[in-house]
Amino acid sequence: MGCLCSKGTNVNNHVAEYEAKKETERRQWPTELTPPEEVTVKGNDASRNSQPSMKSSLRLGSSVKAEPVEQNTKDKIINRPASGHRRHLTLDSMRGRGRQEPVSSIMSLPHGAKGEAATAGWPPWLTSVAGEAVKGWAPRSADSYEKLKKIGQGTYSSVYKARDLKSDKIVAMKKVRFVQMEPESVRFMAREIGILRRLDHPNVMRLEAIVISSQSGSLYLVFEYMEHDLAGLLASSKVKFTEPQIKCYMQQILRGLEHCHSRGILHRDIKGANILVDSNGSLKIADFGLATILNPSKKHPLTSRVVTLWYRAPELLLGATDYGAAIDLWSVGCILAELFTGKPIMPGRTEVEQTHKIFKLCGSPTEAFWKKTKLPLASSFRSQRVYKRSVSQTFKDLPSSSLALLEVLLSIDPQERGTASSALKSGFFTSTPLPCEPSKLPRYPSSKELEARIRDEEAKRRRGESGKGGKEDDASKISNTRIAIPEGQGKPNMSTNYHYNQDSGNAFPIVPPRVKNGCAHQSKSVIHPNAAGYSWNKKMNDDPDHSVHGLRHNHPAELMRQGTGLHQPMVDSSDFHPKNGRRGLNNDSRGPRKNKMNYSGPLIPPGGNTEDMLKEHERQIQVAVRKAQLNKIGSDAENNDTN
Ligand SMILES: Nc1ncnc2c1ncn2[C@@H]1O[C@H](COP(=O)(O)OP(=O)(O)OP(=O)(O)O)[C@@H](O)[C@H]1O
Repeated sequence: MGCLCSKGTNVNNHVAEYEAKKETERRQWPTELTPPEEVTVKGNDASRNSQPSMKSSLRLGSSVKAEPVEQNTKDKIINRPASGHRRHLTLDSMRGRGRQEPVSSIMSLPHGAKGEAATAGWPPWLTSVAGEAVKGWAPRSADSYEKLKKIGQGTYSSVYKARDLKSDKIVAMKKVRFVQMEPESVRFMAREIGILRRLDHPNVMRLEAIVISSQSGSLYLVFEYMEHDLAGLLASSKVKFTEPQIKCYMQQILRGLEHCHSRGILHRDIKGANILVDSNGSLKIADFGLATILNPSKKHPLTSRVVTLWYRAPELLLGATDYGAAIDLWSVGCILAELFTGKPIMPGRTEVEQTHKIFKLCGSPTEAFWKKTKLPLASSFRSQRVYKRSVSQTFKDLPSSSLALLEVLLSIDPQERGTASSALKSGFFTSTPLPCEPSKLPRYPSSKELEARIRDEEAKRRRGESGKGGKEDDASKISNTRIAIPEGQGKPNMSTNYHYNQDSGNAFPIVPPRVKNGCAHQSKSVIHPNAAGYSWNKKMNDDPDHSVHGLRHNHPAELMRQGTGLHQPMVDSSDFHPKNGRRGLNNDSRGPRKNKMNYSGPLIPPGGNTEDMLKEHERQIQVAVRKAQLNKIGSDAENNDTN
């Protein structure tokens, strides 16, 4: 099956074709990996033009046309049974069903029977809400793994290195945070499972097993253990990728993405930190927590609050709710340039700034676009200044074949970005030097344990510090001010350390260079944003007045009062996800988040020009930081008084 591309008709044909095949597959292999019903509804309108509002008028930059979607036989879903059976080999000893295989992960069960999931050993809180997600599988028991070390902390998960005691294999166990009693919470956890079960490709992280801990009621997703992620490698001053190595990584990323798109799945959070690499140079796209399934038969608007800010496509920033695979390709373009330059290319701190950076690099949309567009946030982001595209100038040192691909991937018009399949056919991969073999990639020492240790030590240090206070100089006071990292712009648990931004001469709190895995990223004066983790008031979603991009409370003063939180223009609760919606809710299933300065969205009401917006935005940030400073000084003084 070919990839989804931005061309409406291709999307239409291929998604329809995909759905037809899926149906056949379901009939032939009813126990196969069927996404849960609750989950499949999230799709957007893939059957019509993917970005109609952008499409009509955005014709900037790229002159390269998307190639027609190709049939990719290796991705044909008809092949699923074979690979599915690989997963269904085994039997958990505690269940006593099926046939025993030496390397066990997930057990296949007879399908169709009502309550099958319950009899397989899944707890009722799961089967009552998300039976489909685990259908055909049985849980592994937590006893069959030995937890070795915590290696990662995601926004809604903790990841452990563990040993599978049956196979002796080292795995990664992702403990998913959710509330058992909250059906919505369970459903979204199930959504990630459903999506992972649809995928089967060497460059996509494979869900090997699901583990239920009967003691804690926790649920773990088990994956192959990967030593590195691209962001971590890029952050290391010792790592400098050569052109054949970059081509090798890019080829693997695009192959993985081609597979996802061919199965109707948008990843929606492509970034270096979610591109994992093992010690053999094999690369896998991970973290499908924000992914969605495009379902042409059930059209729903999608949320535009997806993808980590630095990697977020312009149509999303402008509020598109009907988008396609092109959003992932934009992120891939950002990664391509980052692999060459060694640092993120558009590190915006806010959506306003991000949009501005994009227009500066990729050219502003035309007058005709602004006139015609119906994108909800277009008027908020319109700049008085017209920027010419400067990709080739900015990246003039890049090899020409990579520049050509970059130009395509960083097209403002999503339709011009082509597809993963067309990118794979670009001259970038056929010109010399050719991509190296994954096995020829250098072996890097694993840094996960080290990073985890640094993180723990940092957390301990901070805990210790919070009791002291009052001794630092001004700059370190700012640096240690315990304002949580703006939601979605870092990992509050991993790094609450802020640096005085000397460069910009203002007291903007910035995270240490790199936040993921506690490893420092090279970019020094920027906040590392995470996917769409902005504060969102659930009421907004419930209230029809606010349901579609109704930025009703977006007046700066109101936003500041609320902690600079932008109410999410979530469009449909079916696309509502813990990762982009639930963060910051009072009833957040992961517990309340205190001391949070929520991330700001566009702080200026629609209509202003970008420069003014940025100035005003900067001013407001400074006010917020000064306020936080004063609070900190106040609480330090209080602490000193009481000590
Ligand atoms: N298979 C794996 N092998 C090794 N490390 C992993 C694996 N999967 C995830 N990790 C590490 O665990 C961390 C968190 O994982 P993941 O990104 O899936 O969680 P998340 O809660 O979705 O995070 P995020 O907040 O970034 O979206 C990552 O930084 C990653 O490096």
